[in-house]
Amino acid sequence: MEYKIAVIKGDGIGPEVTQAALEILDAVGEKYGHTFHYTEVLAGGCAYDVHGHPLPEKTMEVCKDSDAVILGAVGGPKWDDLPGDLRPEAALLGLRKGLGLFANLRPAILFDALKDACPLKPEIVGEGLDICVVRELTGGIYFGERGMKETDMGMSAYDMEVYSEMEVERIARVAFDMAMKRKKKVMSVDKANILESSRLWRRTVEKVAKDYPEVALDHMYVDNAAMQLVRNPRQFDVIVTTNMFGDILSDEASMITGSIGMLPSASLGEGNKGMYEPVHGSAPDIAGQGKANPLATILSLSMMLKYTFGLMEEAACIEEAVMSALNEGNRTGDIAAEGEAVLTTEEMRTAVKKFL
Ligand SMILES: NC(=O)c1ccc[n+]([C@@H]2O[C@H](COP(=O)([O-])OP(=O)(O)OC[C@H]3O[C@@H](n4cnc5c(N)ncnc54)[C@H](O)[C@@H]3O)[C@@H](O)[C@H]2O)c1
Ligand SMILES: CC(C)[C@H](C(=O)O)[C@@H](O)C(=O)O
Ligand SMILES: [Mg+2]
Repeated sequence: MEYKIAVIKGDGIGPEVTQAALEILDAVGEKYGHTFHYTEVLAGGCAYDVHGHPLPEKTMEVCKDSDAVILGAVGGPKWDDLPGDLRPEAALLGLRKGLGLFANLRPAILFDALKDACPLKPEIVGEGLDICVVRELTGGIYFGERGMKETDMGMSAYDMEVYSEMEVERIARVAFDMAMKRKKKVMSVDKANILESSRLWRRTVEKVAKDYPEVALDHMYVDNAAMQLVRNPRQFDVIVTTNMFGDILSDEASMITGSIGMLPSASLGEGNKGMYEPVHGSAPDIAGQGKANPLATILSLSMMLKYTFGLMEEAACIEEAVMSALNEGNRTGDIAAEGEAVLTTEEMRTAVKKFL
Protein backbone atom coordinates (compact mmCIF):
# COMPACT_ATOMS: atom_id res chain seq x y z
CA MET A 1 0.00 0.00 0.00
CA GLU A 2 0.95 3.64 -0.46
CA TYR A 3 0.58 6.25 2.29
CA LYS A 4 0.82 10.05 2.21
CA ILE A 5 2.50 11.60 5.22
CA ALA A 6 3.29 15.23 6.03
CA VAL A 7 6.56 15.59 7.92
CA ILE A 8 7.32 18.55 10.16
CA LYS A 9 10.78 18.16 11.62
CA GLY A 10 10.63 21.45 13.50
CA ASP A 11 13.28 22.95 15.75
CA GLY A 12 16.03 21.88 18.17
CA ILE A 13 16.24 18.09 18.40
CA GLY A 14 13.09 17.80 16.23
CA PRO A 15 15.00 17.13 12.98
CA GLU A 16 17.36 14.65 14.68
CA VAL A 17 14.67 12.45 16.23
CA THR A 18 12.37 12.70 13.20
CA GLN A 19 15.09 11.64 10.79
CA ALA A 20 15.91 8.60 12.93
CA ALA A 21 12.23 7.63 13.15
CA LEU A 22 11.62 8.00 9.39
CA GLU A 23 14.49 5.61 8.72
CA ILE A 24 12.82 3.05 10.97
CA LEU A 25 9.51 3.60 9.17
CA ASP A 26 11.15 3.10 5.78
CA ALA A 27 12.72 -0.14 6.98
CA VAL A 28 9.29 -1.36 8.18
CA GLY A 29 7.82 -0.32 4.81
CA GLU A 30 10.48 -2.32 2.99
CA LYS A 31 9.85 -5.36 5.15
CA TYR A 32 6.08 -5.37 4.66
CA GLY A 33 5.83 -3.91 1.14
CA HIS A 34 4.45 -0.44 1.97
CA THR A 35 5.59 2.87 0.52
CA PHE A 36 5.45 5.95 2.71
CA HIS A 37 5.48 9.17 0.68
CA TYR A 38 6.77 12.07 2.75
CA THR A 39 6.11 15.73 2.07
CA GLU A 40 8.34 17.81 4.26
CA VAL A 41 6.88 21.14 5.37
CA LEU A 42 7.94 23.82 7.80
CA ALA A 43 6.29 24.76 11.09
CA GLY A 44 7.60 26.36 14.26
CA GLY A 45 10.60 28.61 14.65
CA CYS A 46 12.21 27.45 11.40
CA ALA A 47 9.01 28.43 9.52
CA TYR A 48 9.00 31.84 11.21
CA ASP A 49 12.59 32.39 10.09
CA VAL A 50 11.77 31.57 6.46
CA HIS A 51 8.18 32.79 6.06
CA GLY A 52 7.67 35.21 8.97
CA HIS A 53 4.94 32.90 10.35
CA PRO A 54 5.21 29.69 12.44
CA LEU A 55 2.39 27.96 10.55
CA PRO A 56 2.43 28.88 6.85
CA GLU A 57 -0.75 28.18 4.84
CA LYS A 58 1.11 25.73 2.63
CA THR A 59 1.97 23.63 5.69
CA MET A 60 -1.67 23.46 6.75
CA GLU A 61 -2.73 22.54 3.21
CA VAL A 62 -0.22 19.71 2.98
CA CYS A 63 -1.21 18.41 6.41
CA LYS A 64 -4.91 18.48 5.48
CA ASP A 65 -4.13 16.64 2.28
CA SER A 66 -2.08 13.89 4.02
CA ASP A 67 -3.19 10.71 5.78
CA ALA A 68 -1.05 11.52 8.81
CA VAL A 69 1.32 14.15 10.16
CA ILE A 70 4.64 13.41 11.86
CA LEU A 71 6.03 16.20 14.01
CA GLY A 72 9.41 16.41 15.77
CA ALA A 73 9.22 19.39 18.12
CA VAL A 74 8.97 23.16 17.88
CA GLY A 75 10.24 26.07 19.90
CA GLY A 76 13.42 27.34 21.45
CA PRO A 77 14.95 30.37 23.15
CA LYS A 78 15.64 32.07 19.82
CA TRP A 79 11.90 32.74 19.42
CA ASP A 80 10.91 33.26 23.07
CA ASP A 81 10.43 37.03 22.77
CA LEU A 82 8.00 36.89 19.85
CA PRO A 83 4.35 37.79 20.50
CA GLY A 84 2.21 34.73 21.38
CA ASP A 85 0.63 34.19 17.98
CA LEU A 86 4.00 34.23 16.22
CA ARG A 87 5.77 31.89 18.64
CA PRO A 88 6.65 28.41 17.35
CA GLU A 89 4.29 26.82 19.89
CA ALA A 90 1.36 28.63 18.23
CA ALA A 91 1.96 26.42 15.18
CA LEU A 92 1.36 23.34 17.29
CA LEU A 93 -1.92 24.69 18.60
CA GLY A 94 -2.92 25.77 15.09
CA LEU A 95 -2.25 22.28 13.72
CA ARG A 96 -4.16 20.55 16.51
CA LYS A 97 -7.18 22.86 16.19
CA GLY A 98 -7.03 23.14 12.40
CA LEU A 99 -6.96 19.37 11.95
CA GLY A 100 -9.63 18.80 14.63
CA LEU A 101 -7.35 16.60 16.74
CA PHE A 102 -9.13 16.79 20.07
CA ALA A 103 -7.88 13.54 21.61
CA ASN A 104 -4.28 13.22 22.68
CA LEU A 105 -3.18 9.73 23.73
CA ARG A 106 0.00 9.62 25.77
CA PRO A 107 0.87 6.09 26.86
CA ALA A 108 3.41 5.80 29.66
CA ILE A 109 4.77 2.27 29.61
CA LEU A 110 7.76 1.18 31.65
CA PHE A 111 9.83 -1.28 29.63
CA ASP A 112 11.31 -4.04 31.80
CA ALA A 113 14.82 -3.15 30.68
CA LEU A 114 14.41 0.41 31.97
CA LYS A 115 13.44 -0.35 35.55
CA ASP A 116 16.80 1.05 36.66
CA ALA A 117 16.15 4.31 34.80
CA CYS A 118 12.85 4.82 36.63
CA PRO A 119 13.43 6.94 39.76
CA LEU A 120 10.69 5.10 41.69
CA LYS A 121 11.47 2.07 43.83
CA PRO A 122 10.97 -1.32 42.07
CA GLU A 123 8.28 -2.35 44.59
CA ILE A 124 6.29 0.79 43.70
CA VAL A 125 6.36 0.30 39.92
CA GLY A 126 6.02 -3.52 40.02
CA GLU A 127 5.69 -5.43 36.74
CA GLY A 128 4.33 -4.17 33.41
CA LEU A 129 3.36 -0.66 34.46
CA ASP A 130 1.18 0.81 31.71
CA ILE A 131 -0.81 4.05 32.09
CA CYS A 132 -2.50 5.96 29.30
CA VAL A 133 -3.11 9.68 29.69
CA VAL A 134 -6.00 10.82 27.50
CA ARG A 135 -5.60 14.57 27.23
CA GLU A 136 -8.24 16.89 25.78
CA LEU A 137 -6.33 18.82 23.12
CA THR A 138 -8.38 21.52 21.41
CA GLY A 139 -10.15 23.24 24.29
CA GLY A 140 -9.66 24.56 27.79
CA ILE A 141 -7.30 27.30 28.83
CA TYR A 142 -5.10 26.82 25.75
CA PHE A 143 -7.91 28.09 23.53
CA GLY A 144 -9.98 30.33 25.80
CA GLU A 145 -10.11 34.09 25.55
CA ARG A 146 -6.86 35.70 26.65
CA GLY A 147 -5.57 39.20 26.91
CA MET A 148 -4.09 42.04 28.93
CA LYS A 149 -5.72 45.04 30.54
CA GLU A 150 -4.70 48.07 32.54
CA THR A 151 -5.84 47.93 36.17
CA ASP A 152 -5.11 49.98 39.28
CA MET A 153 -2.53 47.32 40.15
CA GLY A 154 -0.74 47.79 36.84
CA MET A 155 -1.20 45.59 33.76
CA SER A 156 -3.06 42.38 34.36
CA ALA A 157 -3.26 39.37 32.06
CA TYR A 158 -5.87 36.63 31.78
CA ASP A 159 -6.36 33.23 30.12
CA MET A 160 -9.80 31.70 30.29
CA GLU A 161 -10.58 28.03 30.85
CA VAL A 162 -13.74 27.15 28.91
CA TYR A 163 -15.20 23.70 28.29
CA SER A 164 -18.47 22.76 26.65
CA GLU A 165 -20.40 19.55 27.37
CA MET A 166 -19.75 18.45 23.79
CA GLU A 167 -15.98 18.79 24.21
CA VAL A 168 -15.96 16.90 27.50
CA GLU A 169 -18.31 14.20 26.28
CA ARG A 170 -16.27 13.35 23.18
CA ILE A 171 -12.96 13.09 25.05
CA ALA A 172 -14.62 11.07 27.81
CA ARG A 173 -15.88 8.60 25.19
CA VAL A 174 -12.33 8.20 23.86
CA ALA A 175 -11.14 7.42 27.38
CA PHE A 176 -13.94 4.94 28.12
CA ASP A 177 -13.52 3.20 24.74
CA MET A 178 -9.82 2.86 25.49
CA ALA A 179 -10.48 1.57 29.01
CA MET A 180 -12.78 -1.12 27.57
CA LYS A 181 -9.75 -2.52 25.72
CA ARG A 182 -7.57 -2.29 28.84
CA LYS A 183 -8.20 -2.76 32.56
CA LYS A 184 -11.62 -1.07 32.47
CA LYS A 185 -10.62 1.74 34.82
CA VAL A 186 -10.91 5.47 34.17
CA MET A 187 -9.57 8.15 36.49
CA SER A 188 -10.95 11.55 35.58
CA VAL A 189 -8.68 14.32 36.84
CA ASP A 190 -9.98 17.83 37.47
CA LYS A 191 -10.05 20.67 39.97
CA ALA A 192 -13.78 20.53 40.70
CA ASN A 193 -13.28 21.85 44.24
CA ILE A 194 -12.48 25.24 42.69
CA LEU A 195 -13.19 25.50 38.98
CA GLU A 196 -16.66 25.76 37.44
CA SER A 197 -15.29 24.28 34.21
CA SER A 198 -14.10 21.26 36.22
CA ARG A 199 -17.55 20.84 37.78
CA LEU A 200 -19.07 20.68 34.31
CA TRP A 201 -16.26 18.28 33.33
CA ARG A 202 -17.05 15.96 36.23
CA ARG A 203 -20.81 15.96 35.65
CA THR A 204 -20.36 15.26 31.96
CA VAL A 205 -17.87 12.43 32.52
CA GLU A 206 -20.36 10.90 35.01
CA LYS A 207 -23.08 11.08 32.35
CA VAL A 208 -20.90 9.34 29.73
CA ALA A 209 -19.93 6.66 32.28
CA LYS A 210 -23.56 5.44 32.30
CA ASP A 211 -22.97 4.09 28.78
CA TYR A 212 -20.01 2.05 30.04
CA PRO A 213 -21.29 0.09 33.05
CA GLU A 214 -18.29 -2.27 32.93
CA VAL A 215 -15.81 0.54 33.44
CA ALA A 216 -14.97 1.72 36.96
CA LEU A 217 -14.87 5.52 37.04
CA ASP A 218 -13.15 7.52 39.75
CA HIS A 219 -12.40 11.21 40.11
CA MET A 220 -9.31 12.84 41.54
CA TYR A 221 -8.24 16.43 42.03
CA VAL A 222 -5.20 17.28 39.95
CA ASP A 223 -2.95 18.12 42.90
CA ASN A 224 -3.64 14.74 44.47
CA ALA A 225 -3.21 13.02 41.07
CA ALA A 226 0.26 14.56 40.70
CA MET A 227 1.17 13.12 44.09
CA GLN A 228 -0.48 9.71 43.54
CA LEU A 229 1.35 9.24 40.22
CA VAL A 230 4.63 8.92 42.09
CA ARG A 231 3.24 7.43 45.31
CA ASN A 232 1.29 4.59 43.69
CA PRO A 233 1.20 4.74 39.88
CA ARG A 234 -0.25 1.23 39.66
CA GLN A 235 -3.68 2.49 40.73
CA PHE A 236 -4.06 4.17 37.30
CA ASP A 237 -5.12 2.63 34.00
CA VAL A 238 -6.64 5.39 31.81
CA ILE A 239 -6.40 8.98 33.04
CA VAL A 240 -8.69 11.45 31.27
CA THR A 241 -8.13 15.12 31.84
CA THR A 242 -8.10 18.63 30.47
CA ASN A 243 -5.63 20.17 28.04
CA MET A 244 -3.40 21.81 30.65
CA PHE A 245 -3.62 19.16 33.38
CA GLY A 246 -2.87 16.50 30.72
CA ASP A 247 0.17 18.43 29.55
CA ILE A 248 1.60 18.54 33.05
CA LEU A 249 0.64 15.03 34.21
CA SER A 250 2.02 13.41 31.04
CA ASP A 251 5.45 14.96 31.56
CA GLU A 252 5.30 13.67 35.13
CA ALA A 253 4.18 10.21 33.95
CA SER A 254 7.05 10.15 31.46
CA MET A 255 9.54 9.90 34.30
CA ILE A 256 7.93 6.64 35.37
CA THR A 257 9.08 5.26 32.00
CA GLY A 258 12.64 6.44 32.72
CA SER A 259 12.72 9.59 30.60
CA ILE A 260 10.62 12.06 28.65
CA GLY A 261 12.62 10.73 25.68
CA MET A 262 10.52 7.55 25.90
CA LEU A 263 6.99 9.00 25.72
CA PRO A 264 5.14 8.90 22.37
CA SER A 265 1.82 10.48 21.49
CA ALA A 266 -1.05 10.30 19.03
CA SER A 267 -3.40 13.21 18.42
CA LEU A 268 -6.66 12.05 16.92
CA GLY A 269 -9.98 13.49 15.75
CA GLU A 270 -13.18 12.10 14.27
CA GLY A 271 -11.60 10.38 11.25
CA ASN A 272 -8.44 8.30 10.85
CA LYS A 273 -6.11 11.23 10.33
CA GLY A 274 -3.71 11.79 13.19
CA MET A 275 -0.67 13.77 14.18
CA TYR A 276 2.14 11.81 15.80
CA GLU A 277 4.80 13.45 17.91
CA PRO A 278 6.97 12.72 20.92
CA VAL A 279 5.71 14.29 24.15
CA HIS A 280 9.01 16.08 24.71
CA GLY A 281 10.02 19.42 23.27
CA SER A 282 12.89 20.73 21.19
CA ALA A 283 15.40 20.24 24.06
CA PRO A 284 17.59 23.24 23.20
CA ASP A 285 20.14 22.14 25.82
CA ILE A 286 21.13 19.05 23.80
CA ALA A 287 20.13 20.09 20.25
CA GLY A 288 22.61 19.38 17.46
CA GLN A 289 24.78 17.14 19.64
CA GLY A 290 23.42 13.71 18.70
CA LYS A 291 22.35 13.15 22.30
CA ALA A 292 18.58 13.00 21.84
CA ASN A 293 16.72 9.79 22.51
CA PRO A 294 14.76 8.97 19.32
CA LEU A 295 12.59 6.26 20.91
CA ALA A 296 9.63 8.52 21.76
CA THR A 297 9.40 9.53 18.10
CA ILE A 298 9.95 5.98 16.86
CA LEU A 299 7.18 4.75 19.18
CA SER A 300 4.93 7.60 17.96
CA LEU A 301 5.26 6.17 14.45
CA SER A 302 4.22 2.79 15.79
CA MET A 303 1.07 4.54 17.08
CA MET A 304 0.58 6.04 13.60
CA LEU A 305 0.72 2.59 11.99
CA LYS A 306 -1.86 1.38 14.50
CA TYR A 307 -4.31 4.27 14.70
CA THR A 308 -4.22 5.87 11.26
CA PHE A 309 -3.26 2.99 8.97
CA GLY A 310 -4.56 -0.01 10.94
CA LEU A 311 -1.24 -1.83 10.39
CA MET A 312 -1.16 -3.74 13.67
CA GLU A 313 1.58 -6.21 12.82
CA GLU A 314 3.86 -3.48 11.53
CA ALA A 315 3.19 -1.39 14.66
CA ALA A 316 4.00 -4.35 16.90
CA CYS A 317 7.19 -4.94 14.90
CA ILE A 318 8.44 -1.47 15.87
CA GLU A 319 7.49 -1.90 19.54
CA GLU A 320 9.23 -5.26 19.71
CA ALA A 321 12.35 -3.90 18.03
CA VAL A 322 12.50 -1.07 20.57
CA MET A 323 12.07 -3.56 23.39
CA SER A 324 14.80 -5.82 21.99
CA ALA A 325 17.19 -2.90 21.52
CA LEU A 326 16.64 -1.92 25.16
CA ASN A 327 16.98 -5.52 26.36
CA GLU A 328 20.32 -5.67 24.57
CA GLY A 329 21.46 -2.77 26.75
CA ASN A 330 21.36 0.06 24.21
CA ARG A 331 20.95 3.41 25.98
CA THR A 332 21.00 7.08 25.11
CA GLY A 333 22.23 9.42 27.87
CA ASP A 334 18.78 10.12 29.34
CA ILE A 335 18.12 6.43 30.12
CA ALA A 336 21.67 5.26 30.86
CA ALA A 337 22.65 4.29 34.39
CA GLU A 338 25.97 5.48 35.77
CA GLY A 339 28.88 3.81 33.98
CA GLU A 340 26.70 2.48 31.15
CA ALA A 341 27.81 3.13 27.55
CA VAL A 342 25.90 6.00 25.96
CA LEU A 343 24.74 5.83 22.34
CA THR A 344 24.11 8.71 19.96
CA THR A 345 20.71 9.26 18.36
CA GLU A 346 21.89 7.53 15.18
CA GLU A 347 23.41 4.62 17.05
CA MET A 348 20.12 4.07 18.89
CA ARG A 349 18.28 4.15 15.56
CA THR A 350 20.71 1.53 14.19
CA ALA A 351 20.22 -0.62 17.30
CA VAL A 352 16.43 -0.60 16.78
CA LYS A 353 16.71 -1.19 13.02
CA LYS A 354 18.74 -4.34 13.61
CA PHE A 355 15.74 -5.95 15.35
CA LEU A 356 13.03 -5.05 12.80
N1 LIG B 1 5.57 19.15 20.99
C1 LIG B 1 6.43 20.14 21.00
O1 LIG B 1 6.82 20.64 19.96
C2 LIG B 1 6.93 20.67 22.31
C3 LIG B 1 6.70 19.97 23.51
C4 LIG B 1 7.22 20.49 24.69
C5 LIG B 1 7.98 21.65 24.68
N2 LIG B 1 8.17 22.29 23.48
C6 LIG B 1 9.04 23.47 23.40
O2 LIG B 1 10.40 23.02 23.47
C7 LIG B 1 11.22 24.03 24.06
C8 LIG B 1 12.00 23.45 25.22
O3 LIG B 1 11.09 23.10 26.25
P1 LIG B 1 11.49 22.41 27.63
O4 LIG B 1 12.95 22.55 27.83
O5 LIG B 1 10.57 22.87 28.64
O6 LIG B 1 11.12 20.85 27.42
P2 LIG B 1 11.88 19.71 26.60
O7 LIG B 1 11.01 18.52 26.60
O8 LIG B 1 12.34 20.21 25.29
O9 LIG B 1 13.18 19.39 27.49
C9 LIG B 1 13.11 19.12 28.88
C10 LIG B 1 14.35 18.31 29.31
O10 LIG B 1 14.24 16.98 28.77
C11 LIG B 1 15.33 16.67 27.96
N3 LIG B 1 14.84 15.94 26.77
C12 LIG B 1 13.74 16.22 26.06
N4 LIG B 1 13.61 15.38 25.03
C13 LIG B 1 14.65 14.52 25.10
C14 LIG B 1 15.08 13.42 24.31
N5 LIG B 1 14.40 13.00 23.23
N6 LIG B 1 16.22 12.78 24.65
C15 LIG B 1 16.91 13.16 25.75
N7 LIG B 1 16.57 14.20 26.54
C16 LIG B 1 15.45 14.88 26.21
C17 LIG B 1 15.94 18.01 27.54
O11 LIG B 1 17.30 17.88 27.21
C18 LIG B 1 15.65 18.87 28.76
O12 LIG B 1 16.67 18.71 29.69
C19 LIG B 1 10.26 25.15 24.45
O13 LIG B 1 10.29 26.12 23.44
C20 LIG B 1 8.91 24.47 24.50
O14 LIG B 1 7.84 25.34 24.29
C21 LIG B 1 7.68 21.82 22.32
C1 LIG C 1 4.78 23.28 23.37
C2 LIG C 1 3.46 23.23 24.06
C3 LIG C 1 2.50 24.16 23.41
C4 LIG C 1 2.89 21.82 24.10
C5 LIG C 1 1.61 21.79 24.91
O1 LIG C 1 1.54 22.36 26.00
O2 LIG C 1 0.65 21.19 24.44
C6 LIG C 1 3.82 20.75 24.68
O3 LIG C 1 4.17 21.02 26.00
C7 LIG C 1 3.20 19.40 24.57
O4 LIG C 1 3.10 18.72 25.59
O5 LIG C 1 2.82 19.00 23.45
MG1 LIG D 1 4.04 19.33 27.27
